[in-house]
Amino acid sequence: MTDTEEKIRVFRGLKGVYFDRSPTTHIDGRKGELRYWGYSIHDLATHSTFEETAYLLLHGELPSSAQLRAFDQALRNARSLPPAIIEIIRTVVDGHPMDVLRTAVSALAAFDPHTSDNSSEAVMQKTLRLTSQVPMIVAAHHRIRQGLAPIEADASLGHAAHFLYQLSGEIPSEDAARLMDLDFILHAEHGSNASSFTARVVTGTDANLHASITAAIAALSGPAHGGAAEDVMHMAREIGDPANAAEYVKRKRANKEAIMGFGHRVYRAEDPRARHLRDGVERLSIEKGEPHWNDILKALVEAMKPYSRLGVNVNVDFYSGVIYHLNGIPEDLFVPIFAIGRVPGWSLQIMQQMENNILIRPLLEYNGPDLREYVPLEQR
Ligand SMILES: CC(=O)SCCNC(=O)CCNC(=O)[C@H](O)C(C)(C)COP(=O)(O)OP(=O)(O)OC[C@H]1O[C@@H](n2cnc3c(N)ncnc32)[C@H](O)[C@@H]1OP(=O)(O)O
Ligand SMILES: O=C([O-])CC(=O)C(=O)O
Repeated sequence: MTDTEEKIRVFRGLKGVYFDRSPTTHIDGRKGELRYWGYSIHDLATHSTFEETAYLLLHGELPSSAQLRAFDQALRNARSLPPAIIEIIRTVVDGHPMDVLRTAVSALAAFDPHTSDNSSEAVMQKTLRLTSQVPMIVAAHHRIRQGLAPIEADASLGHAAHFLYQLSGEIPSEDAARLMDLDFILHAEHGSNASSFTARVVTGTDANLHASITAAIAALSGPAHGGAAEDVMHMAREIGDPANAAEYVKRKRANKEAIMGFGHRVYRAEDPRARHLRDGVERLSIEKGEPHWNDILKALVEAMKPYSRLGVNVNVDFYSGVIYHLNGIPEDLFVPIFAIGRVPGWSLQIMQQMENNILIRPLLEYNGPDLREYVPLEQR
């Protein structure tokens, strides 16, 4: 091999490629482990709240009581949307909630006092604001599209309860709020997933936080990433009866189609977040008198057993959709709910990218034609 014939290895989809270092999120795909700053996702799911987990992600340590109170208060104080954003939501009201969310977050850049300030203090302030504003956008859009007025913010409620309140106008039960809170914790951060990587790529050009999060929302919307929860619900509906699950899997796989809610770029064992949501589906489907949803999901897991042996297992999105459905949340809000939980994770990734910024610009191996002679238009 000569110097000019240097061997090029192409890693399509950047599979298995480390592009930087981060001290935050440890994922062991073989063992099915996930930790934020050393804390197991199981401990956080069992003992923490979204507010506390968001603080941990953004500061690297669990907060003291005083720190948590101040952080929580700052989130509550940030519950406000400029009237022009409500007008923009009205203008695009018929769009998918993810498209509306992306548009509204992009537009918020025009109203934030520190949009182009990439100092760490300003980025933290903008993160707090967006953490509170993203659920407000999702809820306001849902109200407006039903011909209802958005609900005024209520500083007496925690993050998850406040979202559910603004969505329905009713104070949620403690159980419903806790399940939403758990869902936000489980979705808060996941390393260099496609949307966080997108946010880093945008940040790599020294763009601002709103630009990076707008791009992250776009990346999350696809069915191979956050959009899967919505598609799992469509799939469960199409299957209709547990007895049809095996046939469904056989048919899809014969067409080489993916079964939604299964598979992951990193996990070969079961996604550790899934178990907490599985418990929620089991409990809620009995409570709500709709056990068939749980039965359909269980039948799908059974039908996918041969793939499980190959490392294709349930991911976080497999159970979340049915939980939302059982709580009366429409399917097109499933991905926006993922986005609400992910704001701290995106922001953290953006902050870490900014700390030691570098343009992210990989190469594409050229495999097109050799040099060709340009033929003038009249001679073609
Ligand atoms: C929050 C999240 O983003 S989690 C992911 C949510 N997305 C989904 O649930 C959508 C369904 N899943 C998928 O499309 C894929 O599993 C992805 C996109 C998530 C990951 O894709 P990749 O990392 O490219 O998986 P990869 O192609 O390496 O899969 C390895 C093998 O498992 C198979 N496989 C992967 N996922 C699935 C699936 N959902 N159903 C059936 N088979 C699957 C692949 O076909 C492949 O088999 P092959 O080697 O014979 O072609
Ligand atoms: O890590 C990934 O590739 C996708 C994922 O599970 C997430 O973003 O939560």
